[in-house]
Amino acid sequence: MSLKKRKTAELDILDLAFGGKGIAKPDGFPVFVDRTIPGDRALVRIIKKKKKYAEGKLIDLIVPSPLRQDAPCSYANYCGGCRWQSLPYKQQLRYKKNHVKESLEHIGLLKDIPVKDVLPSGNILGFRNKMEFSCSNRRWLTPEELQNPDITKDFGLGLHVPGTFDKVIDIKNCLIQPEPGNKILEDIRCFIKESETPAYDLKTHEGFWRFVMLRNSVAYGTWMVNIVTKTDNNSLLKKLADKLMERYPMITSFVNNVTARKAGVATGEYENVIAGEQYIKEKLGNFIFEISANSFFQTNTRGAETLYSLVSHYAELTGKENVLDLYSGTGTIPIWLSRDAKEVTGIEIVESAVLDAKKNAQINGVDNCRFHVGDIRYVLPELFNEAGEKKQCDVMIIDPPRAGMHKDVVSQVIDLAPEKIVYVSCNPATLARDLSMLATDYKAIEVQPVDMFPHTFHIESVALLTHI
Ligand SMILES: C[S@@+](CC[C@H](N)C(=O)[O-])C[C@H]1O[C@@H](n2cnc3c(N)ncnc32)[C@H](O)[C@@H]1O
Repeated sequence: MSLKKRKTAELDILDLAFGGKGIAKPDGFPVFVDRTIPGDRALVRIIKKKKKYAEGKLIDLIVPSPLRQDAPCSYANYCGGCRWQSLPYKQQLRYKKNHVKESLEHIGLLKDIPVKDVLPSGNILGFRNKMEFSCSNRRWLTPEELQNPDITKDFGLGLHVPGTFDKVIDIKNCLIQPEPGNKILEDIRCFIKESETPAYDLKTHEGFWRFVMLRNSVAYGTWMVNIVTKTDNNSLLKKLADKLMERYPMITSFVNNVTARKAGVATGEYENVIAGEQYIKEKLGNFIFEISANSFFQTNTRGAETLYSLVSHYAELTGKENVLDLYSGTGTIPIWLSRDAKEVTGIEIVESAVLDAKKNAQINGVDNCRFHVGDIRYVLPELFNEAGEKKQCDVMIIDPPRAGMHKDVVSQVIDLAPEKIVYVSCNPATLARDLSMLATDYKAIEVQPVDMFPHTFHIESVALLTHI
């Protein structure tokens, strides 16, 4: 079949690619098509054609896959968030396991590592403890909304159309956040519209309202509202805080992050506490954590407990070990392991997360955790070669961001030679690459995927490695 850009073709979707798109292979040539699933016969417009692959846009489903189910969310066809909603959850888990397996085999050339069945998320709706919504003065209208002449395009608060930086869908009901998240969001939307203060324009970089971040605590049922703006306006935000906190007594923290940076990230250059606390409290197992607006915290609270229990199971601590936790965030893993280890040292680049980690250790009466701030690449050699004398590390936990480990850090880990490594990964591709680099000195015993992100292609994995 000859595929031409801008022309349409009828394609059979055979598999799902990492990244979540369906793959068709007419005459063996891969074509990636968003929002399709295996078993679909689809009318597709070719939007990109390269030497080795093409990308297509779904125009129509000619024969829907027998696997298809009705997506629970009305924005499923447009929003970039949960693209696998039409695939039943059991099937999602099957494809996630395959992605981990195939990444290890094809990227890491690691053929014999056993990959276990994915541990599912307890809840598949209402499971997210943090959502970030964008404000825009150019709302993108869905085809259904276009039929309604009363809907205007001047303001939208919601999530982006995938692949766009300025098209925001006005989200009234996001099913992956628990209630009253959507009610709070709606009240903020009304307040912003009535305030007559402009939303930030992503093209001209003018305007005030930038992002709304809502965080919730599963254990305490409390909420944090974080409004990200371009400039200060404490009196306006105080009015919003008073209104919301009167209506929703479960809001215990209302903060304002201020940033004039052009980059579309919801982190402020500084933070104003408008009302209540600067942090929200959450419980994992028996430990309490105070989390500030800009600190990393796993977004699926129950999933995090499953993940950390698994880390603990693989680490098999007896109380005598010196444990090193690389990429320690707000100190959740060190604190979780503290009762079973002699000492746990965490290293993390974000200063506010390290401050949270130290405070969290204190709150929980944990006195055998040390936290260091800085880039691991530079902190690790300093810390473990003090006065030319190598400190001991028996068990190492590694939980890097999506990009995985810097190759210098891989060498430093090999040099430190812990007996056991528990590697936690949110990206099968970099997991495969890093395990392959560590393979000179470490045998991967098994990989256990854990699902923290239902309806997306994302998957967390925990690998157990032992020194050869
Ligand atoms: C996937 S998170 C893991 C956090 C923690 N283990 C948890 O479960 O909450 C990765 C963390 O690595 C930190 N990080 C990213 N690059 C880093 C670097 N070069 N050095 C130290 N920490 C880094 C991030 O700030 C983030 O907190």
